[in-house]
Amino acid sequence: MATTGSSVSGRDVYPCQESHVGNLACVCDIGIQDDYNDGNVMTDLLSSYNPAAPGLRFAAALSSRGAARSVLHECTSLIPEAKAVLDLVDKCPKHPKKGDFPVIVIEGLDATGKTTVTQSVKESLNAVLLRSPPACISEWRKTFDDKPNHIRRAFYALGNYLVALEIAKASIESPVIVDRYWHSTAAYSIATEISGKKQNLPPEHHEVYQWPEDLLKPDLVFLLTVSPEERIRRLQGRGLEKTKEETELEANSLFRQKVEESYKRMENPECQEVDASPSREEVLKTILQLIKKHCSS
Ligand SMILES: Nc1ncnc2c1ncn2[C@@H]1O[C@H](COP(=O)(O)OP(=O)(O)OP(=O)(O)O)[C@@H](O)[C@H]1O
Ligand SMILES: Nc1ccn([C@H]2C[C@H](O)[C@@H](COP(=O)(O)O)O2)c(=O)n1
Repeated sequence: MATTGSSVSGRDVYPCQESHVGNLACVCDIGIQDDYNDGNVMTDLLSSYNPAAPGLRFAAALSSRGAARSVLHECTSLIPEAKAVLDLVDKCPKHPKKGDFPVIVIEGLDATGKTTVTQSVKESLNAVLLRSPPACISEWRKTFDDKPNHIRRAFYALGNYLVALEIAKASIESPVIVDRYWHSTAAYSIATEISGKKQNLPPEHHEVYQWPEDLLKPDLVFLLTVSPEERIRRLQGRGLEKTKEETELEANSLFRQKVEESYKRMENPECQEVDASPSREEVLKTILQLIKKHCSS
């Protein structure tokens, strides 16, 4: 359960035009050399502009390791942590393969019960529990959470490629359960970039809802959903002191609607929605049944 940065601290509240903030704005203004893919990310960004989804430039452009890498590469002189992340990413093989055991991802807004479910599934299936972003980069999370959106999302995108390697290794030996993965990066990124209401989201089947071709795919992805009222009850029940930002997050229902709707539009693999409002035991039972059904077919 995260208590700093990101959604709990409420930074996701500000659906931002923050890519024009401070010195770092230059990263998107000057064009980003994609030395990893021998391409130019700025060209990709512009060509990813879609009249059906005006305002959406960065989410689409972060959908490969090379593109996300080049965003951080451009920041290394201003953000030393970017170099540290890149060093780890560059040590990873590019296409790690999944083992024979099932890989299950749990997604959802904060306080929908992901930590609770992943812990229980781990115990029930004797699975390995992993998280994105992984522990090896979590000390830099706060730094990136304070940066313009495209830099922040590039950090999370690369975190997914680091987790992919952990998944590949673990799934040779046992089932793997993952607390957030690519769908979170994409859904929060889209919801942050698209201003206004849910209807402004890119249309269904848009490229931003597609899984990146170069990222290890899970077998199953569950999207936990609860009503906004129940989610607030759970946030409060966690007993954390409610910050001003958290209060704003609670108030920002448009943002949450856009995140959840983006999750629902994800494809290949899609998110299977699970109503997480029943008791912990009931939710676990439902998820175990779905895993059994999928994995025995
Ligand atoms: N089925 C449930 N019924 C009632 N309370 C629940 C249920 N599942 C989880 N909770 C409680 O709701 C709160 C939030 O749950 P949890 O921390 O698992 O959510 P989360 O999705 O991991 O949140 P975050 O993304 O912010 O880390 C916790 O206090 C937890 O005990
Ligand atoms: N793979 C991931 C994991 C997390 N994020 C972002 C999305 C939210 O901004 C925030 C939520 O994390 P939590 O508070 O639940 O730890 O982190 C992401 O983009 N990609």
